[in-house]
Amino acid sequence: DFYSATFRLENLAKVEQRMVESSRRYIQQGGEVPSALQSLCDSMSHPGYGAPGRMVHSPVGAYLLLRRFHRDWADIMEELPNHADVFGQAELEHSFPSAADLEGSALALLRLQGVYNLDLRSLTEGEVVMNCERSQTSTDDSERCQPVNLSRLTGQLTSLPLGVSDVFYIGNVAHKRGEFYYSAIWFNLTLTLVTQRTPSEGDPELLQVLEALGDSYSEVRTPCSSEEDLKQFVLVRNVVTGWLPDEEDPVVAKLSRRVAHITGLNTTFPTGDNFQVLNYGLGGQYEPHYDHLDDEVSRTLVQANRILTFLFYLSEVDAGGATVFTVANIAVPVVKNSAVMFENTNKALVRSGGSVHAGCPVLIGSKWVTNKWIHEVGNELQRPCGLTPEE
Ligand SMILES: O=C(O)CCC(=O)C(=O)O
Ligand SMILES: [Fe+2]
Repeated sequence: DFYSATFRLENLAKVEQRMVESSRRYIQQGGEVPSALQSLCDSMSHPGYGAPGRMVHSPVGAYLLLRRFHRDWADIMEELPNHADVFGQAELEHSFPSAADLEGSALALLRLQGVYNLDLRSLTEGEVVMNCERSQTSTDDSERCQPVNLSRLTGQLTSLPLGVSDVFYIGNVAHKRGEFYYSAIWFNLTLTLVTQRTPSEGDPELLQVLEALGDSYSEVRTPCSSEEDLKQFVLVRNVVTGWLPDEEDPVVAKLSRRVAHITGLNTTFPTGDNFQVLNYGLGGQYEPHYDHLDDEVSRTLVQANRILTFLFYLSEVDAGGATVFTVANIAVPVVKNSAVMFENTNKALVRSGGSVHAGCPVLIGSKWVTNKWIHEVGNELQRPCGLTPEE
């Protein structure tokens, strides 16, 4: 693995630097590259990037390097068929960080946050700031201790900021490890970042919640937006549904990989169903239901039952249309470019009573959503049983 020794991270950073340089040369010579590669090259000239070997000495910088390799570079390789010509075979022979590397670096961040009482907001800005110990705080101003900003000690140690999807991912890693105190604060920060952010012109489409989805959304919707496409679909409960396999378009495949990245689960078909796209009709709604299938249905599927649902909101509505969890008593408003994720079972694969949900009728507007259902078979190692049947 990469995260267990700093020298490995330094080497990886150098590999990345060479890949960026090759990309820049290729672009200068008029070569066409995916927009993700172009923006990666641009972000590498960001002053916060610093010297590559040095940057990984910052825990956020190290996490981001692994995230870029595990997610962004992996996507670029998929989208750039002649990548061996661009980067040279030698670079591609290096092994790339795995999901476990990324998770390890997220756990390392969480551990450092706990041990050194690191300020979360600063951490997301790529800065390492130690907050005061509670016992050290004093009501007397002269004695009150000051937070210590370690990134300011050495100018080069600044790192790029974390994106909203990173903050969410790290919350998810904490949750998977049962570190609920930390998962709650990272999830809360995700919500704050999402609601604070006012989209501005030129933003990638999906920046609002899962910025990592880039500008994929409008393209995903295209395959089922024409009259002709819609004819293939079946009308179910005031909603028209269609299926988008990963092979339909590289953008769809990329979205599936993104869901895998965020959930830590395998999303390849048939472990992950194809994306189901829904557009509600007049007064369109979805009655309360479990996504978890009844036993007799799930027994007919090789991939068995659905353990997790990832639901993206692809449009805004003017009024109505919230997804409501009728037992858990939670209403999720339709916010374009946001997503909601929920588990349909516990680890022992027992249906979660709280997962029952419904799509409220759309009052005014057009509601488009797409969901990815992730199944049991193919995720045995990603989501193993807990120590007790209740987990
Ligand atoms: O549209 C919604 O809000 C919910 C959709 C849903 O629950 C489903 O497709 O299973
Ligand atoms: Fe559902």
